[in-house]
Amino acid sequence: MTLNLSIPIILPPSVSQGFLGNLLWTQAPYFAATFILLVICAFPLLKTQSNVLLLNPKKSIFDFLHIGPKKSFFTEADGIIKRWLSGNPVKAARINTWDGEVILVPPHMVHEVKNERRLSLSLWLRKAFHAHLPGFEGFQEGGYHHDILKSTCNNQLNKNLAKFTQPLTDEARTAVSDIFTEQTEQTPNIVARCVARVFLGEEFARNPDWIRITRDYTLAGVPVGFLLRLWPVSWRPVVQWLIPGMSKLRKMMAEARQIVEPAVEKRNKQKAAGKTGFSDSLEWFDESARGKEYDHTGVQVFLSVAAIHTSTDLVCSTLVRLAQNPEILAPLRQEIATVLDESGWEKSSLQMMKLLDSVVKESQRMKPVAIGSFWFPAHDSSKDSTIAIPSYRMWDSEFYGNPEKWDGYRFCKMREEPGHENQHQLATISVDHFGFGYGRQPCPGRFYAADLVKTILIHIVMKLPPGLVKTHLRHPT
Ligand code: HEM
Repeated sequence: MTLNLSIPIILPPSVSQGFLGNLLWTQAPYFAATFILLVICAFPLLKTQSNVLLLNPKKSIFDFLHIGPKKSFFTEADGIIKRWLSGNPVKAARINTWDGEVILVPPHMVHEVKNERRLSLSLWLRKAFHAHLPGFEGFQEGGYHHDILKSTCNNQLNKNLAKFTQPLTDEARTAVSDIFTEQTEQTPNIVARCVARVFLGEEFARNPDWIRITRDYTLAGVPVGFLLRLWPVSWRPVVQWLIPGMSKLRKMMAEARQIVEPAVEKRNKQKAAGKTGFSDSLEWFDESARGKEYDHTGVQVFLSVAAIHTSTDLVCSTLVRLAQNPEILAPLRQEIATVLDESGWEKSSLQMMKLLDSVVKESQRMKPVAIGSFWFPAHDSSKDSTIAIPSYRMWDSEFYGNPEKWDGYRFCKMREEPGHENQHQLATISVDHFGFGYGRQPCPGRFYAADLVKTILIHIVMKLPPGLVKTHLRHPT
């Protein structure tokens, strides 16, 4: 018997409605979940595949949130980039980072991108430090009002550095003797006090709450910033309420406001009463803003973010190198003592201490704050791309003899070459030293940072009796 396929099989309405009805209502959530999963799986396949080499790829196709590459970038970025560079790449590569894909440009191409106007550090800051989320206002101002910050550094700060030598050394001297005792080494506190003294005056420098907030805000913000980056951008406004540490960050911002806002109000009243001649960052930021609205507390906190831990890192890296190379301490102390005896505490005295400058620059060369520069998204690009240039020229034998060895005299010797007397100074940026960045947006605070770091080091190095140097500057394990 053959089956007549032309005759439709008609199920009684009660059967079909019951079956489909049950299917729809009981199975619908599973269908929906399967559909969403398929869309998520298919999404990467739908994207155009790039033929540019990808470093740090994800290991599993089920790693939808890229957790694997985010974690391995955090712990292995240096090794991954070094392996790529060891093949002398002529072309750019892509690398999965904790914050999406970044285009790595080989260091020899630095000239081709250094003046690229479409690249913007402030846009990167906005993205990397979640500038839109409450609590991150201290990072936000660097992202949205970097023009105010940059102009303040370039104009009011850098042009008046000579005026700050005395308050800086006064603060460093008292901070080192208050804090850097035989038992404790609290370099971030010393730096935070010196930064506050120059930017906001003695009252802020001696306010323990202000010092605590400006010191700890970066320490609190950076890890929660990293944690948030593990989540897709669109999830972060929700996830931020669940991440431990975010409430601490918000609390710190609120506390900072309680300190800065009354100071701004007081200043406004004084100005309304006709008082003039103020010279601190409350005034400088207002001048630089030229009537533009900005967050008074946010910019102050951002300045601390930019200045305190970067400078602390350099002071500490230098102290570590001094502990590892104690034979340089005697000539270093000799140089400092001679210059201070002959010229006293002047801006020019710091410039005369060439060995000190070289020691700090060499310590920064060996361990800069970042292994890459130019972490900027191209701002007119429809695609969200970030470009980075690894700083590895700082350890390249093409530019430095014996690059893996710390040589405190290295930059001193380079400055002895005819025509190079004014080059290779701590605050000088160059294609082979990215310590303060390079290109269109290098660190605008580097001249002040150089004075700050050297002043603190002078007080530490000169304070310690020779026998105590070993105890204080413990050799790192
Ligand atoms: C040793 C200490 C410091 C180091 C190593 C350092 C390093 C850097 C680096 C690498 C950049 C990014 C530039 C780039 O990627 O090309 C930067 C930006 C910046 N730094 Fe520093 N910095 C230090 C101290 C300071 C200080 C003391 C200040 C404030 C007076 C400051 C203010 C800034 C600002 C405002 C920016 C953002 C510039 C912009 O948006 O264009 N920095 N710094």
